[in-house]
Amino acid sequence: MPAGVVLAGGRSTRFGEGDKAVADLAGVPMIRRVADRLAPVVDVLVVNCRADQRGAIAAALDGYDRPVRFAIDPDPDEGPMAGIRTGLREVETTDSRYAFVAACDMPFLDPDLVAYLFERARGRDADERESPSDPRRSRDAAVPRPTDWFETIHAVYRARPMADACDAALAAGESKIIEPLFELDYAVVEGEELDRFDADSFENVNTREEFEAAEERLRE
Ligand SMILES: Nc1nc2c(ncn2[C@@H]2O[C@H](COP(=O)(O)OP(=O)(O)OP(=O)(O)O)[C@@H](O)[C@H]2O)c(=O)[nH]1
Ligand SMILES: [Mg+2]
Repeated sequence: MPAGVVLAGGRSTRFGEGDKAVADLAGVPMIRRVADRLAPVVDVLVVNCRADQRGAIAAALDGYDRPVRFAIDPDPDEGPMAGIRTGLREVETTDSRYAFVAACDMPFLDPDLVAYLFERARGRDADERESPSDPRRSRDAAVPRPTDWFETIHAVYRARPMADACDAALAAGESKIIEPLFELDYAVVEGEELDRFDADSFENVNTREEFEAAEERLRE
């Protein structure tokens, strides 16, 4: 019974024309596209945002296929790591142990890849090179690394350990989202393992130009 967490508490400064989360992307608000891509693979959706965004985002998600919960930032503008923490604390109040965390600006998410990340975190279907002694044990996280970069905002986490690790990192004044990961027992999903999934899944829309390019592709 996994959850999806969508981070939307940013200020869209590079986008520059209102909140990109609810921007109309080829006829559908961007966050709705993200949510719709997650619906087949999650049981509940948690949206992390500021209190002032809630109304517009709730409208964008009206009629959504899954229950939606809001996890409102107690303090705005604390960065994405605080958003992950706040979203995962809400997940802890659901039946879900694991959550896929994504940004609100990833309209090309591949649900098959999300499902696979859940499997890898749970320790099933694993071809785990780093721990041959116990390849099928469950993990605190499954994080894809399509390049040198860990895609920490496109990853599966066990809610409580990751939320705790984020709290510790925030208390230590750390803002890099990779830091809490290193406190966890995590699986890296990389190389050929990613070949059968859509590489566009990691794409995120930051500027007006990227938004228009995404619009064109979605209209094709
Ligand atoms: N809760 C919370 N989420 C954030 C914060 N900053 C960014 N995010 C989210 O983290 C994800 C990745 O951030 P960006 O793509 O940089 O989004 P953004 O900060 O709105 O955009 P820019 O202002 O252009 O950097 C997005 O889903 C944002 O909504 C924050 O201060 N608080
Ligand atoms: Mg930002």
